Amino acid sequence: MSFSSKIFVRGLATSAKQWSPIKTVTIIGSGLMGSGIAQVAASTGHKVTVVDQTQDIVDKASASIKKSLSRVVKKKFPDDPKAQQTYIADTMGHLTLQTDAVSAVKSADLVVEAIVENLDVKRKLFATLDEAAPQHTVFASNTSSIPIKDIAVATKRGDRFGGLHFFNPVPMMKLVEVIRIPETSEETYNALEAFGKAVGKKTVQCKDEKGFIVNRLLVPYMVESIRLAERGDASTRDIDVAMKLGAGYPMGPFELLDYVGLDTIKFILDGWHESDPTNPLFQPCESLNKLVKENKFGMKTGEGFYSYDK
Ligand SMILES: CC(=O)CC(=O)SCCNC(=O)CCNC(=O)[C@H](O)C(C)(C)COP(=O)(O)OP(=O)(O)OC[C@H]1O[C@@H](n2cnc3c(N)ncnc32)[C@H](O)[C@@H]1OP(=O)(O)O
Ligand SMILES: NC(=O)C1=CN([C@@H]2O[C@H](COP(=O)(O)OP(=O)(O)OC[C@H]3O[C@@H](n4cnc5c(N)ncnc54)[C@H](O)[C@@H]3O)[C@@H](O)[C@H]2O)C=CC1
Repeated sequence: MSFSSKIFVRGLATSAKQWSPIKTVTIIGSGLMGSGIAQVAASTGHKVTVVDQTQDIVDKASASIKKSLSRVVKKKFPDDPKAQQTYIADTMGHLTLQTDAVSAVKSADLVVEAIVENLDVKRKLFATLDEAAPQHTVFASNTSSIPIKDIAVATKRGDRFGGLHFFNPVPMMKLVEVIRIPETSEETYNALEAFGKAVGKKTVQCKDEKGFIVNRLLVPYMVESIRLAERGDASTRDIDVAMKLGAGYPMGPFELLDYVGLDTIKFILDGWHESDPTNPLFQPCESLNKLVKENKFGMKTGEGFYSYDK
């Protein structure tokens, strides 16, 4: 990988300059995570193209980014409506939303994939993008649970491949896990880390192991909470109250399950169970399976462990 010039990306959101070789970013998938990553990348001065499957989906993503920005600016410029409008317009001005992934990667320095948590679908996408993207383009997956090396094999650019794992809601959560596989070059790793910092996040490094750091601890905790409720030891409401007031967590486990998406949690648990079937932490979870079967994915569908106004 080589970049013609080193540039500084000035964070609209931060006053400090953070050096990064990445200036043009394509995000594939404009759901919860893709739209959040696009927002923070655009608001820190990157040129961002966001891709999803239909115009209707990208229109919804655009509306959700604007809504999130309007919340950000209220905090950032509390008494300055003009600065609020300028910030939103500047950020939206850095964003293009479209449905064609192939044309979207033609001039990308970095492609971040944030589509459904399914290995076959991710591999198919990356194989197509590998043919279309320039030589220097770095690929990264935002997967929650799939080994990066298993996705990277679909491409011929293992040296320019890594993991960039953001957290939900991206504009608020200050962490990015940066994952390298044995093939990842030093230059690629440094570029991914620099990008994480340039979008205003603290980066941590982790091996390409199940769930990296956060999900390896958080997902078993959430699933154990479901099992605790299934045994009738306590109600979902009381478990949530207990973990917020007794452990200082900002959300209880059931609130967080609904917030992350029960479909995503099931994809994670099923994948881990398949690759490590005897691990008691990864055993299938009846209530989770039932809700997903009923298309109750949590906040995004209006119902999960709790009900929400859509
Ligand atoms: C599955 C994976 O692979 C990995 C994961 O992501 S795991 C999930 C990790 N995430 C978490 O654990 C989230 C835990 N929850 C929290 O940290 C907090 O509850 C939270 C930051 C989400 C919300 O904060 P809160 O104080 O509890 O609630 P809330 O009143 O809704 O928000 C406070 C402010 O935060 C900001 N905010 C919250 N969500 C926002 C968003 N999506 N965009 C922009 N601003 C937002 C707003 O300024 C908001 O104020 P307004 O409501 O006046 O706009
Ligand atoms: N939900 C969460 O809290 C977190 C999720 N992740 C990971 O991020 C990824 C995305 O998750 P979410 O944003 O929650 O999912 P989501 O369901 O909100 O969004 C996924 C989007 O990808 C689109 N998509 C699917 N296949 C596509 C394709 N071939 N081309 C273009 N777009 C496609 C869908 O239309 C959808 O809009 C997953 O790998 C997930 O594990 C990572 C961190 C946190």
